[in-house]
Amino acid sequence: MTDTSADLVILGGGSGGYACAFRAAGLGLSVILIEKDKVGGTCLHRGCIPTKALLHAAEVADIAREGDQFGVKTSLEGIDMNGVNSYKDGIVAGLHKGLLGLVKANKVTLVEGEGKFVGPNTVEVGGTRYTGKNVVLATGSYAKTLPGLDIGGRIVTSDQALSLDYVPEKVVVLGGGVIGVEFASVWRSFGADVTIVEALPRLVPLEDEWASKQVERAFRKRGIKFKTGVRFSGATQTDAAVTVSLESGETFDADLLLVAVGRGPSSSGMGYEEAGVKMDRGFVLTDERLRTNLPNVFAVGDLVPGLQLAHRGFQQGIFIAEEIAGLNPKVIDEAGIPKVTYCNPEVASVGLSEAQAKEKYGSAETLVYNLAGNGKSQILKTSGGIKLIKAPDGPVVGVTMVGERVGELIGEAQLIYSWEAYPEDVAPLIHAHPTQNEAMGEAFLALAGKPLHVHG
Ligand SMILES: Cc1cc2nc3c(=O)[nH]c(=O)nc-3n(C[C@H](O)[C@H](O)[C@H](O)COP(=O)(O)OP(=O)(O)OC[C@H]3O[C@@H](n4cnc5c(N)ncnc54)[C@H](O)[C@@H]3O)c2cc1C
Repeated sequence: MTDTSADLVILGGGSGGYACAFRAAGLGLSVILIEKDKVGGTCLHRGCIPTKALLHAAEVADIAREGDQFGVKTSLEGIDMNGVNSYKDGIVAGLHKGLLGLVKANKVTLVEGEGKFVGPNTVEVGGTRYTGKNVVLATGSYAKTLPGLDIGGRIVTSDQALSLDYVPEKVVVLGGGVIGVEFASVWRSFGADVTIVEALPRLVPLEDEWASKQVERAFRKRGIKFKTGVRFSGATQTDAAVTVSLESGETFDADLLLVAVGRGPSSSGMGYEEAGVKMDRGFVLTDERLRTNLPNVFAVGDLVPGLQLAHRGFQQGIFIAEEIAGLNPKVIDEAGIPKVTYCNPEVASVGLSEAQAKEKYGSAETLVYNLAGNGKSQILKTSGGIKLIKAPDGPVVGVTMVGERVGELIGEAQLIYSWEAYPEDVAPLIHAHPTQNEAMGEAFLALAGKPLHVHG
């Protein structure tokens, strides 16, 4: 018989929920993890992993199309979406199997079913009540739409877009944020005619303005069309097409409309409000130690206001487990959470943008290192740059990068940011030559007044 009480009951087995479960189990706590669908949640099944598999397939398509620039005779014969989907689904299935193995190995009790928080320390699933000395609310988020814009047929969110069995010929992407630009990038590489419609004045509007300009320039070169600072007014669909209208009166005909206007908290019908959990527009409010207003009830991940990223969920989940175990973990610095947008080119950042630094410190020192000065980037024929942002007479407070695979370089920037390092502390770090990572070292050399492969 399944245990119905434990040190910890977690409602939701996504990134935040399962990370908390594994760390808590590692600390010797008994854990019940309740999941209505599949352990791994959005990130594994409908988010990070399947999108990155699509992006990799897109990169392979680009390489096949562009082999000539390296003197290699290649051509792209076409995209077999069944093949792409089986590659993507195989990765997801393998990782899911691994996670279920970890649930077992960690002796976490997995309850499969839809749970409702009935408080104060109890979650009910199909008539059975599970009580925990502590409860973690980890029900994540869902893809939002706009009023009057019904999802179905040719109007999809990322959930449906991930399993399309065809490449749309013409697609409109509503929203130029992280999810919108990733799909736009994939479909363009697969040969689609893509238009992004964004209400704010620039693509990737949460990033440094410099990064938006770089992405916009690269997208123009790739033939990805976009309209920024425009307001969507409606969409109508027939069996054959969807027509998207803007408030300006402009219309676009397409095969598909992707609605990528952000994600809302999955909290409706979960019993949170009735149980007295303090909330704001569906998000569960917590203090910096991730405690809700109810004793021994915590919340994690996309359900909590802030960056909606899997690694934030992982870290918060680990934090809660350690907090419950009495280890007094260090509060998570939200600004220190690295962000990566995986379109082509990628955008990666940590800390403050230039505008945020100026707001905080009154002024900011900046340096942009162009990847044209980086040998490996030239070999790979990639372009982009690294922007460093420094507080006046202070440490580096932000790093933003644009370029192919810069997501792989953000780890070092994260360390530098969290160590509150000064350029002269970082400049002596030795980077292997020729690597793309070396560009980070060169950028810091330049900021410290000792430029090498760039003229100061
Ligand atoms: C297209 C897309 C791409 C993304 N790419 C990235 C990326 O590259 N990198 C990154 O860091 N982040 C990415 N994200 C964001 C990332 O997926 C989320 O930040 C992360 O999944 C949040 O984790 P979570 O645990 O809070 O919620 P979720 O992963 O949403 O997990 C919540 C879980 O709770 C379960 N649940 C909900 N209600 C109940 C209930 N009543 N009873 C039982 N179970 C319930 C759900 O089934 C789900 O499994 C992406 C998201 C999308 C949509």
